[in-house]
Amino acid sequence: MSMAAESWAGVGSAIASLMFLWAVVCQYFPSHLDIYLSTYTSKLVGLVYPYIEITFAEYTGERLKRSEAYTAIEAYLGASSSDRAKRLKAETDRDGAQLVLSMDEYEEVTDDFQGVTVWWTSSKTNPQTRSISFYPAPDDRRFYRLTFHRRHRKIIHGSYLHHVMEKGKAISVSNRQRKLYTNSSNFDWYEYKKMVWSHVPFEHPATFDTLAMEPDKKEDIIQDLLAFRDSKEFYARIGKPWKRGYLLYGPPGTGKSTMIAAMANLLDYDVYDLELTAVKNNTALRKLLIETTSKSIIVIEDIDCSLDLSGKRKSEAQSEGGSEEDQKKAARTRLDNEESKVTLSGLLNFIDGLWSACGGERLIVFTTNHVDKLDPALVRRGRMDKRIELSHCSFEGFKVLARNYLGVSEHPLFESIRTLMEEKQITPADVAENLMRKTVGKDAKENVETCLQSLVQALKECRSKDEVETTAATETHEDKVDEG
Ligand SMILES: Nc1ncnc2c1ncn2[C@@H]1O[C@H](COP(=O)(O)OP(=O)(O)OP(=O)(O)O)[C@@H](O)[C@H]1O
Ligand SMILES: [Mg+2]
Repeated sequence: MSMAAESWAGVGSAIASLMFLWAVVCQYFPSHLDIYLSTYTSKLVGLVYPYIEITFAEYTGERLKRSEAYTAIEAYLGASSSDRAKRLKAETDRDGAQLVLSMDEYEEVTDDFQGVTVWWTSSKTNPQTRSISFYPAPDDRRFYRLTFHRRHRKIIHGSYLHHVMEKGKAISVSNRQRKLYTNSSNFDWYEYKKMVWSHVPFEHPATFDTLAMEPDKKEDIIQDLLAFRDSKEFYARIGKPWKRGYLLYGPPGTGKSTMIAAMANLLDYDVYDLELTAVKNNTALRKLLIETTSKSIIVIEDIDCSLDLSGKRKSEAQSEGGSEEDQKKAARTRLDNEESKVTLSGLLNFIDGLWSACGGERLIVFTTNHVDKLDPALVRRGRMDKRIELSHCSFEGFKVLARNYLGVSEHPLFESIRTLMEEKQITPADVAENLMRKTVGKDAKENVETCLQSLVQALKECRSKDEVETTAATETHEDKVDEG
């Protein structure tokens, strides 16, 4: 605090001591006098002490839930005071993954906002009376205290506190360890409740830079994702929940899962990997949805294998004919399916039903190897806003992989690789496998040569595009004959 403020603080503490004395004296006064005395004492303090103090306790309520305001202030002061405070304390976050800096107890820092100076102190009290509780109670009750001159009351209430909250929350989000969730239930001893999702730190290193893809297509996807992230007001204006559906399709090994990781790293989102076959029924699916947080990607991989979503469900198809016994059996199966399985309508509700709007800022990503097998209702525009085909490796894609894996952007073998890639079909996963360093002890140049030679050989052994097309046409014809 400044000199003036310090002397005021001195006056304040002198008055506080007087008040304490007063309280002791008051014990011997009749109770109706007591009320008069404390009212006049507060008024007196207000006249001589021009500072206002606001306290933010760490825990509020009976349930000992950590206060959001305290957490935001902690993050705000941790970031803004790290170069001003003389004593900081470092703690690991809940996952033990990284260190979080905050102001140490009984430390004080100043903050300037629009020409106004305020003082923040951190402190703690030790509760004398202990109640017996099932939940572990923290020994010390920590709190932050904000002190400012009363002539700045308007600016502090009107904008400073909002500024601290917003900035603190943003810092917490960027500092947080992102998580990869999976739907296997778990008991959280910290929050003391059953969790429908379990999680591990999300550490996939894929980025759009490391993704082999046509540059234009890649740029289009990046722009689409960034536009989504910054469109909170737009979605509110048009009256749509702030979410977007992506369908990634293509053969195995073309980078669908890798792209999801790149999306999460680009947007700084958590990932919820939803294993649909492990979900008991539609109600459980809805519960899972409600428990997801915003700034996240909900992923359902291999959607064609997760559910029988190819047109009519089996029980519906069966019920259309056959003997009475067959019909009864079909009805029983249908009932069973509806009670114990996730249905197509349950999944559609999950994507864009009323519940899907809770939380906001979420991407829903489906992946499949067989886009043609999916029910049209599931992938129609509006549900799946963007369809992205990931296909075999192009020469441009190969160049990205060569740069990342081998650190080269040109080589005499590139020309023959280009020619081979124009006629042969190879997945990025196969290209990547050939470019992995296989030789220990050899120098980098030799390694590049070995890897590229091995890729040329692999390409020569691959099927040509014409051959693949002819086989696909024959298979489609045979399928039609079988159905007929
Ligand atoms: N487009 C790509 N860019 C960079 N690496 C890729 C790409 N596609 C595949 N890979 C590499 O191949 C491996 C397999 O890719 P990935 O798991 O993303 O394929 P997928 O399309 O999800 O396959 P599946 O359909 O079998 O799930 C990855 O570990 C990655 O290293
Ligand atoms: Mg995959």
